[in-house]
Amino acid sequence: MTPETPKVLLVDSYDSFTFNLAALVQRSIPNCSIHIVKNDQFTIDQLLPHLRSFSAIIVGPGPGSPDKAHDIGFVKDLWKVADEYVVPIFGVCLGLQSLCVEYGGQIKRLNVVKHGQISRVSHTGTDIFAEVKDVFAVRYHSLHVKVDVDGDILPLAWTDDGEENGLHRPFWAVQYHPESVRTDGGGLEVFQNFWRLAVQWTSQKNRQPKPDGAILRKMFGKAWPDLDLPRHLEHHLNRARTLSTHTFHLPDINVVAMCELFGVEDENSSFALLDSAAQGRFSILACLSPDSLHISHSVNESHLSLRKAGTTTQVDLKGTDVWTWISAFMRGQKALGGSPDIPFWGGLVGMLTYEIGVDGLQIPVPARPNAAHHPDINLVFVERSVVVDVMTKNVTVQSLLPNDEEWIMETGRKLAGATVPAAYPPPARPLSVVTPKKEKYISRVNECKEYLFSGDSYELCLTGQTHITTPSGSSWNRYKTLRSNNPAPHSAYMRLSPTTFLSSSPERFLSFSRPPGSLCQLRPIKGTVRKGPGVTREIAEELLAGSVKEVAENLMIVDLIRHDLHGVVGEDVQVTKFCVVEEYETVYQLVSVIEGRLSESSSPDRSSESQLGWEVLRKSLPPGSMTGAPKKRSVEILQTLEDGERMIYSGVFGYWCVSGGGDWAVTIRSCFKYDEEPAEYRDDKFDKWTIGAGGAITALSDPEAEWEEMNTKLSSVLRSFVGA
Ligand SMILES: C=C(O[C@@H]1C=C(C(=O)O)C=C[C@H]1O)C(=O)O
Ligand SMILES: NC(=O)CC[C@H](N)C(=O)O
Repeated sequence: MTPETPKVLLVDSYDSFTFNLAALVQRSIPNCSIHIVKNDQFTIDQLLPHLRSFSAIIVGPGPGSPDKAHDIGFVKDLWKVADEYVVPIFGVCLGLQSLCVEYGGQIKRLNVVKHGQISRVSHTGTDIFAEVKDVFAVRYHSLHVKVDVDGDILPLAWTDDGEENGLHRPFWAVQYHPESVRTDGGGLEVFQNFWRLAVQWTSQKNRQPKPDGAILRKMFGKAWPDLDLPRHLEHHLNRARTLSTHTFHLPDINVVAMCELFGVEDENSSFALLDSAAQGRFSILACLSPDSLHISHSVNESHLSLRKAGTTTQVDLKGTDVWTWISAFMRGQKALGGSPDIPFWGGLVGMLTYEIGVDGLQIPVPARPNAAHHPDINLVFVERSVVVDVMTKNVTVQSLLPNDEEWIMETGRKLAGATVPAAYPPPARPLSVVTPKKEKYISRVNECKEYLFSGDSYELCLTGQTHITTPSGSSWNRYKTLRSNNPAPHSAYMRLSPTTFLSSSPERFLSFSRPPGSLCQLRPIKGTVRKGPGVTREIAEELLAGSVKEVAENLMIVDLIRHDLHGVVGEDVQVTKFCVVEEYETVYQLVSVIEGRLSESSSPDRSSESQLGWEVLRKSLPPGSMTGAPKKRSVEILQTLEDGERMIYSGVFGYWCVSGGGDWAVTIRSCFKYDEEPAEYRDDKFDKWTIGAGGAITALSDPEAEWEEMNTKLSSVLRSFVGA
């Protein structure tokens, strides 16, 4: 007999698809509750007394090899427990390999690795494949266990391992990924069969699991998904603020001229523009003053810095973390009264580095001597703003400050004159440009491929940095050049001391609509073709959407991002667009869209829903498209291959609105500089800019082509320094 709410233990081997598996298990096993543990969280001895509380164990995929203790953790011991502890187990990929290795199988490297590619699976139609029709399965493995294979047929172990060993144990496993969004026919169907067989085995053996909820919670934590959003530091709660707003129709408004009207040319002031220079709908200008609150923090610090009116105070985080602090701060800034059609009413605007995401993965970030000068979180709280609808030319002026109507009307009148940007001299040419070296880059691509062949990663986003020294000059003029050379939906100009940042990014990372019913949308780009003579849209479609390599590259990140989103919102995650070709100024790109929201059935405290987007952001950094998969292992590998930190590049920038909505872009096709470099470089006469560029390396990568691709991306920004 099946227990009322079966408990399932899901073992995570540090993969980036584990929550996808959890969502599949949830759909396959009615009313189950799933506890997720890392494969090194316990020893088998610690686990043994609790195993029989579970109705089933799912052993997930992961990087590395089943015969390496560091990669496989306690999983290897699960298969050999004494009879009385046996529980039905389903293994996926690394899980299958471990099962086979423990029963004498030999682990080998595949000759041809097919990460993110689909294979047709032949099966007997019995056992976990009973009633299953055609199976098209996504594969993510470099290793395999010796199984007789016929030509193109995927090696597949689905039998009760007991048959081979005479142990009659209820263990099943597949080498492919049943939870991938592109696996067809071998996901839900196979898991439902597994559950049916598991229930049968349990009742034949008369082994009704008797879980003790309290003990399980204590040992394994809350069941997935844990939908409780942070509600700490309640003392920040205030009454909602009221937004004052007025919309002016200004048919001749020019965003660049508007910034100039607001004093952008004064390089000593803070400034922030989120600019839909192409394709986007809204451009957002933060109207900052010396009183605006700047929030900054560096990883490895136990405080954050608040800067306002020329004074900096340090806030001791007292054991909480910076994300939670900011979350609580924003709960206190809640505002009402803005227009539902305007995405931003005021709130936090700024940048987060790649390293803040690395830190979130619990990977050490080396200490920096000049941490305060390279903040990982650099945000400003915007109380006055102008939002230009670039389609309708409606310009909304808004303020969170009390009694600010006069400023709003006065600003509206002034903006009517913001029609012609100032003429400007071409920005000074660089004194030096140091780009990545071809030989080194290519040898790193090959090193990446070795990690892909050894099973440590499925995809690695390798990047390099270009350092440019120019005579010091107007960063705004530099932005104007970039904006006209490479207009992009996520263009931006930000001067939040010590960081100056110019963007022409095409890639949205995460947007979240304002609650209730907050919808989170991620739009990873993976797959790039340079525009050039003869490269029509049709040809680009063929080269991208028609390419096994490019689609696989994109799919791997889609699956990774589904996992990130499932990790926070639970079951309700959909891929609403898969591998669509989009056109930008210098490149065509392959884009997918993944959306998720809190499930209808879940009943979290909805008053916390305004924190949902921030929580997704926190749990999903660094952006999967900039790391590869599985994320943690890939980031660790990249740390050993690249020269130092990525900093602003590969992080995100954008806003979190006081209404609970937000929009964050991936920091690519951009450049940045810091006010103060380490003393040995400091010199007021020069500006030192950095541009990052890279691309995803897969088993199918051609090193020369990867070098070209990195250069295509680099030149979309570099040509604003050195000319076309
Ligand atoms: C790494 C960069 O871009 C990333 C890699 C892409 C790719 O490999 O096709 C595409 C978009 C970005 O996610 C970059 O622009 O520097
Ligand atoms: N997806 C997986 O579990 C991969 C398993 C193993 N690391 C391999 O590459 O074969």
